Amino acid sequence: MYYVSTRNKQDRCTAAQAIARGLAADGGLMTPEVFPKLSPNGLNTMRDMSYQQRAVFIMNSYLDDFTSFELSTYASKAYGGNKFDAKEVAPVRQVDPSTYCLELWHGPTCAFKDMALQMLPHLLTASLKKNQESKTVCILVATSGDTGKAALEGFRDVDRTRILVFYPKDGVSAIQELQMNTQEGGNVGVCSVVGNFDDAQTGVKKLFSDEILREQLAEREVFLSSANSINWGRVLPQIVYYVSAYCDLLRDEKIQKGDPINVCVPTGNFGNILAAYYAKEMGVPIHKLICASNSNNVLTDFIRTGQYDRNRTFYNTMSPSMDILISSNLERMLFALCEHDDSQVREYMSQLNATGMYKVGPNIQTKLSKIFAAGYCDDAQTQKVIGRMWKEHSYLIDPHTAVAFDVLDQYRQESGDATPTVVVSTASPFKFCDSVLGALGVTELAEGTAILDQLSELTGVPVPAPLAALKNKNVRFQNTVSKEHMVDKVLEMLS
Ligand SMILES: N[C@@H](CCOP(=O)(O)O)C(=O)O
Repeated sequence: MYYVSTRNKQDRCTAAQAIARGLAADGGLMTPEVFPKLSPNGLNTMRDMSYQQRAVFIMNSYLDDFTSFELSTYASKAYGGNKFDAKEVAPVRQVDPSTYCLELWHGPTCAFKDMALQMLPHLLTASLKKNQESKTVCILVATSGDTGKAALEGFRDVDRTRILVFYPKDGVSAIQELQMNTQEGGNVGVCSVVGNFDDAQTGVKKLFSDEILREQLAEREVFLSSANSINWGRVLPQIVYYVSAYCDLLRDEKIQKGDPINVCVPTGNFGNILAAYYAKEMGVPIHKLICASNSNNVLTDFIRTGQYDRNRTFYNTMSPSMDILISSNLERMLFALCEHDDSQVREYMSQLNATGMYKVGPNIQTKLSKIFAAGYCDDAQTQKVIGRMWKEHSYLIDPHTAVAFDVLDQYRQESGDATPTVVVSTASPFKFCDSVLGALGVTELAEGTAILDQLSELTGVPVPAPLAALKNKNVRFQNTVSKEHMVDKVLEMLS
């Protein structure tokens, strides 16, 4: 199977090449030329498999330059042992008769990004070998909180890799910041950027297209790649958990073969919900993809009107992973919606770059509204939902998950659609203790990591071990850079 750039289909390469590159030279996103379909019995075949086996089954169909043996080895390393604190890896919890919560935060950094970033280092290092690449790869990451820590942990001390994470200075939670700045490992670097997530992500993308930097790095036997969801190796492992959730519901007889489900996904960079779309394309009977946003509701408007317009106020919210106005992976969705018309995608992206907006035609708009529903939820409502879920279901959820529950409620009221729905729970509530405690009515918050115990004592829910361990970690990084000087930070880190 070959992968092509969303902006130029002539730029065509193998999976191993796409994963090592991260991003196409023209700024496009490497995407499968064709999407594999599950066989009619595929979901039934996976019904009784472990998460690891399902991962191999799905990834095999996209990575024909990797053997099943290789993929099994990576899946055992990524999801086996004690890496995840739930034996199911990505458990599905029933909340009410027609609502399920797919918990994706049982990994080493307590966010859904672990599902892909425990796998990507294996895929990437194997890709370097397959490509006979002799250089070291320097992975640049822009994060609004969760990707950064998960990428640091995944790539920590991985041979022939360096990793440098940029996060918005005042745009992540205190616990997220501490997680990143205490990261151990000899190949890691962390730096805050003055600005918001879009500034950090745009800055990183500029570094990828900086020819002078590329030459300077080549002299040092280094090249750049990405661990954000612009890298295909990030999106693919995310497809797995949607397939897996459907198989779990089948296995537990919550649904019958062929029954449709909806999925409701808290959405920022669009990688997570895009993975759900690809699962649907493969043949998982997903009826509606419900895209949930916070007050940064650029995607809500796009899905409802067909006009993407990032010229609006950027809000720092209590669900920072969704504080994004330029959603990178929407580009892959546009590529799919316009039937791989690369010139059309190029045109949209150049309009976005020049004016901050574009509008899709009626044909694409119709397809968009058939596949997706969308809504948003502000901070005040997010807090109410956290409080209500705790009161009514004794279920402690984080602000991102709360946004999704609220948008699902709105969708159900507006549409009357009673299809069983999987809400994607993207992070542990302990990553956002202050907001969660506030939602539970607490006004006096403990300082530093004591806030973890405060939430635990109030609710009786244990602090996840990786977060409890923060108490004994030293802060290693306290760097800040302006967006204009990110390049200097990269060179400094590699010196
Ligand atoms: N929500 C993200 C932003 C980056 O998204 P990614 O999926 O492209 O890595 C974060 O937590 O950093």
